[in-house]
Amino acid sequence: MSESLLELNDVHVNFPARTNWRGKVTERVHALNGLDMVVHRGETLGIVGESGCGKSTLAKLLMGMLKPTSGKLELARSPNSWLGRGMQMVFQDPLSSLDPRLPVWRIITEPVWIQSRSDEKARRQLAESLAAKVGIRPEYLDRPPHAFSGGQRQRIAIARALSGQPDIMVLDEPTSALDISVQAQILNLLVSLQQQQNLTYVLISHNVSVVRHMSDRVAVMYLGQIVEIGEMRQVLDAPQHPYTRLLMESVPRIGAPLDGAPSNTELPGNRQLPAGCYFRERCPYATARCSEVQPLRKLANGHSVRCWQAGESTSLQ
Ligand SMILES: Nc1ncnc2c1ncn2[C@@H]1O[C@H](COP(=O)(O)OP(=O)(O)OP(=O)(O)O)[C@@H](O)[C@H]1O
Repeated sequence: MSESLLELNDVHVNFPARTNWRGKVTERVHALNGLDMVVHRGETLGIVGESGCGKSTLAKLLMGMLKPTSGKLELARSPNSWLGRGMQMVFQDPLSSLDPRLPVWRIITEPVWIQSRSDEKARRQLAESLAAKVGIRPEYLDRPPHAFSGGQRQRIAIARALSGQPDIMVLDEPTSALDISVQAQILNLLVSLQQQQNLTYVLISHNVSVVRHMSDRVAVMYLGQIVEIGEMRQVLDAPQHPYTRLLMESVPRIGAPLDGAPSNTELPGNRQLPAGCYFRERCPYATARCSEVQPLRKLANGHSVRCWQAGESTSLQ
């Protein structure tokens, strides 16, 4: 097993949703509800789940933009360092994530400049070498971001993330704002950069095809928990959790990948969490036990599923 780089243990994040006339919080949104997860060096961990399951909250947490309400989150290598410093993020929409007033060479080197205030000449040289890595010509580096196409802008965003020499790159829907023809180029670029530099990615996506293409392991989120995590093929080709099965059944077999939720019902409210398994009201296999105790079951080879019946030969047929 490769080195673990980041560990989340029983992480909860909730937000105030309602206050009374005295300003006291009377209701909370429970966005993450006991998240356990390890990220290994050099891997891509894909995170899938429908809208509202907590993917963006997880991304913000990793970036140090949010603190856990409870639970522990640490970079294994440097447990005392501020988590956000070791992270860089590539956002869905490259244009809104790049400062429109700056020439691209400055944008690319922003993270390194923030960290070390390197001199202009060194900064320019670094921008040129990073631009070459991501396929942007050095003679274009004085242009502002809007002079580039969507795919080129995402290349710039990737170069910027690389300049911070992150322990982990968080890729938040990195291709969903791009034309189909460009999506594969960006994904392939990310894969080849990872191979060259042993990068570690946490890839957040609605798109199961993108996750399949990129990921070594996959985590499936439901109502702020990871309900299934394991090797990509284990999770996507032989899912054990009924929710993962539902998610996989709703991916069209031919043509465009899923961009949405499984069709049977909606995510339950996250202001009042149900007792027992959060999925039980949607689950065709739920038993009395499921309404009493939160399931957590480990299966073989690091495949872990939050379902009492997972792995039982008679169940989930
Ligand atoms: N700052 C906030 N204040 C209150 N509620 C919040 C806040 N941020 C997120 N939430 C709530 O937390 C839950 C999880 O939100 P989050 O944005 O993490 O989901 P998501 O899986 O990323 O969804 P999407 O794919 O639509 O972006 C949602 O119910 C959301 O409304």
